[in-house]
Amino acid sequence: MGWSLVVPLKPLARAKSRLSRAAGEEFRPRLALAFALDTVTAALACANVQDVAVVTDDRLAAERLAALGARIVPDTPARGLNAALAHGAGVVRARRPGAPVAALNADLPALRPAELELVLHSASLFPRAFLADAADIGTTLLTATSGRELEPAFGGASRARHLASGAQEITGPKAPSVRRDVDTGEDLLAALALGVGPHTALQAPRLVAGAAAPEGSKRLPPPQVRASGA
Ligand SMILES: Nc1nc2c(ncn2[C@@H]2O[C@H](COP(=O)(O)OP(=O)(O)OP(=O)(O)O)[C@@H](O)[C@H]2O)c(=O)[nH]1
Ligand SMILES: C=C(OP(=O)(O)O)C(=O)O
Repeated sequence: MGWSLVVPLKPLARAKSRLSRAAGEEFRPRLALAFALDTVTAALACANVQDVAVVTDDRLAAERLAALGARIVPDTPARGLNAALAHGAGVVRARRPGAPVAALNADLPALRPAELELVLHSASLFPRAFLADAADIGTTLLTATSGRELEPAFGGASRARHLASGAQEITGPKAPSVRRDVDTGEDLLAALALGVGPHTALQAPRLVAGAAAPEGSKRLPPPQVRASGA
């Protein structure tokens, strides 16, 4: 099955606000862009992904993500994440009616194509399905096969909302990199331990691990860069 992925991305100046403490205001936007570049690079390398549409109004991110091969869809101003996802899925299906679509967060810097492939394969067995985030509270991926609307209910405790909406939770494949979203400094340390993509690896050593080490002196460990395509 050739999935069309819809990746939402806030304007970088506002993105990943919960990383302010760990990253500082100078690096937070750079880090948000690095996460998105690594997420989309891995998604485009996934064998059962046909294309990736990024819903964003950020000019720099749009330019860099388009250069990777993503399609850029302008956001629906001020209507929020779920409106952006529904709009992106609509644009995808206007071009490819009946396409299986998946919403994938842009904050998965450790994403591995082979793990995403397994999750999407499992999801293809259900009309709608989702993967919970590493904390088992939110959602990193929501899918809808041909003929079904995505009906996104992301934000905060979205795992329970997606379950209540009738979507099937994907629990079979071991896919820690697809579940490892990064909202805080501690999440970033966990992603670095899994091994991040090259864009995040370049940025991470510049950061002081403020959130993970409140006393403020400890630097983040050297990042492990995952081998491309692994
Ligand atoms: N296009 C678009 N994407 C959004 C919007 N709000 C959130 N996102 C994206 O949705 C995904 C999940 O959101 P969060 O994990 O909360 O990321 P965030 O909003 O940058 O982080 P915080 O500022 O810390 O809440 C990320 O890829 C965000 O960039 C929106 O209004 N429009
Ligand atoms: C967007 C979500 O949550 P968070 O903002 O905590 O990443 C979600 O998991 O639905």
